Amino acid sequence: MEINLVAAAGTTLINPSCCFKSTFSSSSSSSSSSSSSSSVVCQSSIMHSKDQISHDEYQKTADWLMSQTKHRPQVAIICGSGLGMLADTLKCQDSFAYSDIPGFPQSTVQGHAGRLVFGELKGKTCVCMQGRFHMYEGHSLAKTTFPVRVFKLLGVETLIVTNAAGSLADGFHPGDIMIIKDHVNFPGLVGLNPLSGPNDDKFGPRFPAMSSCYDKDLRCLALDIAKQQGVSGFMQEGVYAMVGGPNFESIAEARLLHRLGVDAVGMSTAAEVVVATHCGLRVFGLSLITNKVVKSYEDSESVNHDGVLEVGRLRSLTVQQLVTELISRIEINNNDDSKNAV
Ligand SMILES: O=P(O)(O)O[C@@H]1C[C@H](O)[C@@H](CO)O1
Ligand SMILES: Nc1nc2[nH]cnc2c(=O)[nH]1
Repeated sequence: MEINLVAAAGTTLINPSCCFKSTFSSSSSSSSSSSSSSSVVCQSSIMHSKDQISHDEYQKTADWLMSQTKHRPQVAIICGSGLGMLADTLKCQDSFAYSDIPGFPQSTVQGHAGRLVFGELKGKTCVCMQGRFHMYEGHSLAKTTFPVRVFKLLGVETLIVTNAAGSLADGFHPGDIMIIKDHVNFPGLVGLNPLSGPNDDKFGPRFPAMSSCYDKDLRCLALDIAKQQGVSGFMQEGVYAMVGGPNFESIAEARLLHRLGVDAVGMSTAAEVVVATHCGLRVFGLSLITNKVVKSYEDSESVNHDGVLEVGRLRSLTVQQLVTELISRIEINNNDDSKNAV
């Protein structure tokens, strides 16, 4: 039977090559042979021009924050599900609800308070996100990673990312803390990447390397600190995979991830780290293992968000002590990007 590829008048024609036509602004339009007919709707477009955020928009948010606080942070922390208490330890705080910050997205997930907190921690000036943004909330990846570029413009040099994750590695247990040594950015592998679209050369190169995006010295330092704090018994190091969510994994998906060498899986972080690495931030990441990902059809357990938050509460002090000591020992270069706008 012959399949008629030409849709009847008024119906949708799916044309993968039109992605880039609709993605990029007119200044970067290609000489694609795709139809420019207004009746053609590009359903396969994976990034829309409305998702693009201009340098000015990041700068406006950074300028607004700098007009509201005297703090000029060197370190930024993104708190994962149930780990927002890290922000409470900052001294001399200035804090802002996301809803009050021009250009900032809103947090919609339980366990993500939606506040940006500036303050001092062990002699370092920090900014802490109590709540992050996820793809599954409906944000574009450019929006989920929006704060990272704002941090760069504020002069931040080091980004600490934390998350709640399910474990696939056989030796991992709920309550373990995994230092992230690498990631698999599943959305990125299929073209859902916050760096898609015209490159902003002011932030970084078109083709950034990701082979050393989790700083090795910081990883070693964190392992040393864990030893000194007597918590190395539940420290792990491994590979984190970002999936889109919001559902947790099916058993077949869990088995696939395990076979691929993924140690822990979550719904965030990798996109933020891609953007941070692109603009030259040093990154340290950790996953709090909140549950085992079910890999057996015989297993009757199932994961839920309340359980994830509960493990976050139980381990919050340990995570906080580890991160605090790490921050106190981070060396700062004092590249003041907030004065030398990129
Ligand atoms: O923000 P993170 O990555 O810590 O949140 C994880 C993934 C989901 O948002 C949520 C599932 O419980 O926790
Ligand atoms: N995808 C995913 N995210 C999580 N966040 C916390 N636990 C999990 C999990 O098991 N899977």
